Amino acid sequence: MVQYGTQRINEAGILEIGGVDATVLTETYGTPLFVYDVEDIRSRAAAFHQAFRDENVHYQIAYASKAFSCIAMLELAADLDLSLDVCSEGELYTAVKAGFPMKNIHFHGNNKTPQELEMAVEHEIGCIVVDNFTELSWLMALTESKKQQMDVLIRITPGVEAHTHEYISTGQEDSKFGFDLNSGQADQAVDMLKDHKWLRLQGVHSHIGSQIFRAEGFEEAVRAVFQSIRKWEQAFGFYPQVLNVGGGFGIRYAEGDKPLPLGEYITRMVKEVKNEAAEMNKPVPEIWIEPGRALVGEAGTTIYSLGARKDIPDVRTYLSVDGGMTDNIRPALYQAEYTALLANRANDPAEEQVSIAGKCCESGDMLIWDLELPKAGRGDLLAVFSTGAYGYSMANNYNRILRPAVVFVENGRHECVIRRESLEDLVKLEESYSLSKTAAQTDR
Ligand SMILES: Cc1ncc(COP(=O)(O)O)c(C=O)c1O
Ligand SMILES: N[C@@H](CCCC[NH3+])C(=O)O
Repeated sequence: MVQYGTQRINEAGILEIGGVDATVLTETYGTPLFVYDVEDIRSRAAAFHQAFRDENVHYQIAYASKAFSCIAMLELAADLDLSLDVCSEGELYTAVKAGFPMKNIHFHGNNKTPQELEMAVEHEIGCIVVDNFTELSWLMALTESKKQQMDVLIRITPGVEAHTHEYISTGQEDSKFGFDLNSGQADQAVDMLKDHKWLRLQGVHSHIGSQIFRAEGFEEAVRAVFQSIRKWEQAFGFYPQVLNVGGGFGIRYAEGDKPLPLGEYITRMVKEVKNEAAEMNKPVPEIWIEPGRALVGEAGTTIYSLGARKDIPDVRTYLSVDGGMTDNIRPALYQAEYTALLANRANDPAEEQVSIAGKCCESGDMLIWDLELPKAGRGDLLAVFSTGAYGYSMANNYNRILRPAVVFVENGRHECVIRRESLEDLVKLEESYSLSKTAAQTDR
């Protein structure tokens, strides 16, 4: 078994996370259950901090809250000296509720609404990462009308291929995100912003994609951005105070995944920035990164109860769990691969090959193909690893399935940070309709 974070198999052959027995967790909170290993998140944040400190540069590590956002997570992020990347009013609202320092928040998105921009300006967040000309003109008008200043970065697409799934690749020219470099749009945006009265252009942002294993992509992006910086320096006298290279640092999902140690991505990327700045005879800008998956992905485990079994002789055995694409859409969306084991019989030897199906009415609702397991069925618990990023945050109610609970574990303690959805929650949004119907009936 690949070991994640603080996980271990105890003397009874049961999976423990953060010193807590998986069966205790499922008896207390039910299944499916997201379990987050807090110590693992702490050590990942520490690895990023250490790498920057070793390079002796100014930096910010902004947790990309799209990976997993809830009040407890954002409190933890603040505690770990992380900044925050939000990309919707909902993510910003969660940060407000968590008491996250507003000055450390960066707002992203290719279609921020006027209301979202207003919310960001009113809360005086750290900066807005401007994505396109529509947003730029709205933001100019908004800050002018409020007579309020706002720091901004411009997001550019550096034209770098990220070597990842095309759905999570964002640095290429043909992308909905950011200002394009080749066509001169980015130059125009810098020109519009450089002496603006209310918008203070602090720097540049680029994000090449997600689940990236090679540091070369980040180095290449830095070189591409600096080519433009040289141009901007000459044309407008603009040199950035901040260079945000985005997130995307890969993690281990399947056996074959070989991410670099987190610090190595940083060291190599920072060295490239230092080289480029030295060539221009300029100071090294403050370097920002935005990891989501790399901070929380491997720290999350989903525990399911096994249910129905279907053996198709000479074809395949399907074992179904009590969740699926409603709590983990990544296999269906990106053909993502996962590993798993029986949490309650973790030392039992593998006896058969099975495929793990979800319970949705979709043939594509499969979590794992061809998994070696002991003979298992009802009463057994399946722990699927590395589900901490884009699992709960992409969860949905397809088939009116309830979203799972989320538990944080650390040093033998466990705490529910998001309760399981209830059947009443499902119809809550329809309350006004049901009430008006009841009222109409009583009027008759
Ligand atoms: C702008 C931006 N920053 C950060 C991230 C976080 O990516 P990851 O979770 O792969 O680190 C994303 C998602 O890909 C993103 O679009
Ligand atoms: N949701 C995606 C990543 C998208 C990241 C945001 N740009 C995933 O699960 O891998």
